[in-house]
Amino acid sequence: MPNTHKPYRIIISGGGTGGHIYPAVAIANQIKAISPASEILFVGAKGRMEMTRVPEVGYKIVGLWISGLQRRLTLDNLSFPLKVLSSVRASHKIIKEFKPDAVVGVGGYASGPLLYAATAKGIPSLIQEQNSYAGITNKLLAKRVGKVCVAYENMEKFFPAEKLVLTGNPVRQDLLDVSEKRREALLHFGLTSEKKTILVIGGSLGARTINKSIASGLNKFAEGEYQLIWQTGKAFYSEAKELEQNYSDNGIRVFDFIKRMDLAYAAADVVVSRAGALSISELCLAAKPSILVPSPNVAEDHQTKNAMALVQQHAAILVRDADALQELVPAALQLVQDEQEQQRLAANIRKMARPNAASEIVNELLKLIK
Ligand SMILES: CC(=O)N[C@H]1[C@@H](OP(=O)(O)OP(=O)(O)OC[C@H]2O[C@@H](n3ccc(=O)[nH]c3=O)[C@H](O)[C@@H]2O)O[C@H](CO)[C@@H](O)[C@@H]1O
Repeated sequence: MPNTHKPYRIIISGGGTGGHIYPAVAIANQIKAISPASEILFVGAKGRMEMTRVPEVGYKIVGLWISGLQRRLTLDNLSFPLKVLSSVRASHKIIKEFKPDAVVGVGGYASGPLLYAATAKGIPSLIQEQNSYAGITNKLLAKRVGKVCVAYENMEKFFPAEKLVLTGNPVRQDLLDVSEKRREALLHFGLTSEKKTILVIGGSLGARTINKSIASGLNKFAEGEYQLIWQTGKAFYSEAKELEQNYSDNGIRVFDFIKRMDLAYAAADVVVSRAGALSISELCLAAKPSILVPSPNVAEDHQTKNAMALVQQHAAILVRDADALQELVPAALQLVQDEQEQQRLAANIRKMARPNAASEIVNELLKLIK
């Protein structure tokens, strides 16, 4: 089909963790797919993960001097009003120079000042909210933007009903077809097709309880002849690397961060994961039998809600964070040995995938521009 789209100039703002950054990347990729000459600029927060992860995937990013307001009284909070003023001023300058046709906010600190400045100038704007519980930045800005694209039902309690569109979370395109990449994936990680593989991911920052639980049962995986791709985050990386020395011949692979998540999912027979919104959306698309360990340290316990939406459909297994040290390794070993249960879970989780989310969101954005 001929490409009939004109080139657009789009700013995508937000970040902080992978759960905000990668939906932003998926939206950018979709804009480029339908209109390759479009120009996309990311706006993030200085010092946060997006400042390295976004250039890695080929997009330009500028950083604002902004952070969150801490709930405790801290010295950092004193500079907060100054940061807000300075980043709103910087946002106005970015908008004046880049002249966007539209702006997207994906949540996280930087989307606040940027969307505030864009909407003050009447530039078409859209929010993408990943979770079943809305973040404060998105709640405050929803009144000012044209559309709010969400991934869960019943979001009227946070956002004006007439602006809501239920699209699902946008997922990077290379995660859409992981079933075809198994051979490449095993080669990439230096693993064999003779053994079953368990992927352990703790969200974009790693998860302490999951790491501690896996570390305590590492010998059981190795003795049971199972391979492990284990993403630890930065804090636990060196400890896990030391443990890996004992087993590396047995197929234990440790990473602080995995850049090729498509290959990690492709290699996996079973996944152990936190229940961040994007991880869940990706597991649905990859249709992987999964054990979810929701983080207890997030607003309104939203990861448990994310997980329960699947568990209630028998589309994933839940292990609570408080039970993980005792239950996680036995649950993973049981699932990896039970192919029938893997098939049941895979069939159910597949039904919950939303492969068109990115294109539906970009369609909404283009309608706002017109
Ligand atoms: C502790 C915390 O605040 N967690 C929140 C954060 O999670 P977090 O940033 O962990 O986000 P998600 O689990 O939603 O998504 C993680 C993203 O990072 C990618 N990834 C992860 C690990 C890795 O090694 N490589 C990699 O590329 C995943 O493929 C995925 O795209 O944002 C989510 C979406 O707003 C929320 O639901 C989570 O509750």
